[in-house]
Amino acid sequence: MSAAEGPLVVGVDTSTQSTKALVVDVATGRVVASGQAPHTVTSGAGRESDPRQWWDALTEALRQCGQAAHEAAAVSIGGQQHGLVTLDTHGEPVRPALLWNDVRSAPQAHRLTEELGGAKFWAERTGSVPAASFTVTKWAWLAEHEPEAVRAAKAVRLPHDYLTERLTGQGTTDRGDASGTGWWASGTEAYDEEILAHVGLDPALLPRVVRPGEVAGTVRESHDLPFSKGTLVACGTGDNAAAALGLGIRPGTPVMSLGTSGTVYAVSRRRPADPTGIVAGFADARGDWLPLACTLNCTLAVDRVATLLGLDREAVEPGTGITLLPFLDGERTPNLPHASGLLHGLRHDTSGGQLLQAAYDGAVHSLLGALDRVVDEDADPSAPLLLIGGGARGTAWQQTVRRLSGRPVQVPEARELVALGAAAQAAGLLTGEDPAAVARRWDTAAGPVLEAVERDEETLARIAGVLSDAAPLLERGTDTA
Ligand SMILES: Nc1ncnc2c1ncn2[C@@H]1O[C@H](COP(=O)(O)OP(=O)(O)O)[C@@H](O)[C@H]1O
Ligand SMILES: O=C(CO)[C@@H](O)[C@H](O)COP(=O)(O)O
Repeated sequence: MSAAEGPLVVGVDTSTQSTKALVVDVATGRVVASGQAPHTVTSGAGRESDPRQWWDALTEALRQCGQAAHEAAAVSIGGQQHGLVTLDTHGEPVRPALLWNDVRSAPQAHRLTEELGGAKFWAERTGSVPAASFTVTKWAWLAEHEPEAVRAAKAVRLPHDYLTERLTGQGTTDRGDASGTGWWASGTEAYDEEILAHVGLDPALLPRVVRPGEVAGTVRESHDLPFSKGTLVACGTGDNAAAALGLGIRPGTPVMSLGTSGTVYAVSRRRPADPTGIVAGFADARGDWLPLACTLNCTLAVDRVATLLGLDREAVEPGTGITLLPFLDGERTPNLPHASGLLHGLRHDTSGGQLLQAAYDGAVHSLLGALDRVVDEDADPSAPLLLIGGGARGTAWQQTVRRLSGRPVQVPEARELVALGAAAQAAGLLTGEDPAAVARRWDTAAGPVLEAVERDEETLARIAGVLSDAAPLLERGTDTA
């Protein structure tokens, strides 16, 4: 491999299932080294991870990057959104982090929405109506169920803040990730004291919100990573905002990410405020907005169906009349936190491959239902949908999105767009460039475009019909949910 042309930066994606690190050449965008290490997430009623595992995984991912990581001039960390990290006076976790896909705080989400002026108030104030994913609902859940943990918490962080702070020794976050807490007011771009007081959270426990382009700190001495003391650390951001940076998207370009979560989003110049709660009105990592819809059941749910059927994930067969709503983890879009998976239309001649295809259809239907709401009204409806995340590598995912969206689908060749976005943010600190412009210079969105095919309206209508007819079942859930 030839020598790097420019300085090197490290971009990190600490997502739900693993932490990935890339060492990137600032001049060309070439990935000169990469590493990845897994985390564990609890199963059962909740979804929790020990933040110290994220640090260990970061250490391991950087070790896999070898010498290149030692040469990095700047680093930035993108991470799974919303997770509640509570730290004691020594900066140690008080308890495991409550993750974005933990639906135990659904009653708190409902209660907080009602107590503070309803869905319209929340949408206008914070950009989003809080679902169980939002950090504020997790803090309320903790206060109710583990008040001793709340009393012991001397700092409250998001996953990417936790790792950034261990690098710099400074408690920082950014507007992108702060906008997913439920206690950051999108109109004033500041912590919302009324909401914080309502949930009994002292603002002094929260990190400083670093402005886009501002340095979060420098690497301190006491750590076991390959960076030299004084290496620049960018503010980082939530994983979806990082991927938006990593693709260098402009308003009007829709993105669908297929990973542990499914997301659809676009950059917008207008501050979102959707009182239906379907669209979360996130800030992006630059100064614009990132209206986004998110599902809890995406690649893991479909892979689980494939495993249950004893099939490879690509072994799909076309079928008619079978509907599978893959809500194995409850669901956020549509907002059915207590739902479980539901199958309708099973016949003697239904094949396993048809059932598997129905799981893909169900997962993609939920995301496409929100697509038109996240893209500005004046956006070109024939613009390709950018497909990213682990699932974007799968043919069955690509073809399902193509058939159910009726749009051209572009699959970037670059794989780790969250880590690349973080790398672009780190590069921006060194060069003074806008990170999105860095990503465009690196041509990160380049990849084959699958032409549009006629939209499969029949399947979309059938799934919508089952969703509507099964509403009482889906709202009630099961005893074990
Ligand atoms: N070739 C592939 N085809 C389909 N799905 C894939 C493929 N490779 C990985 N995946 C899926 O990608 C998921 C991980 O995606 P990723 O975006 O890394 O998730 P996350 O960021 O949430 O940890 C896995 O759950 C796996 O099912
Ligand atoms: O909750 C959301 C967005 O609101 C999720 O998108 C999380 O940010 C988790 O991301 P992945 O681990 O699936 O990338």
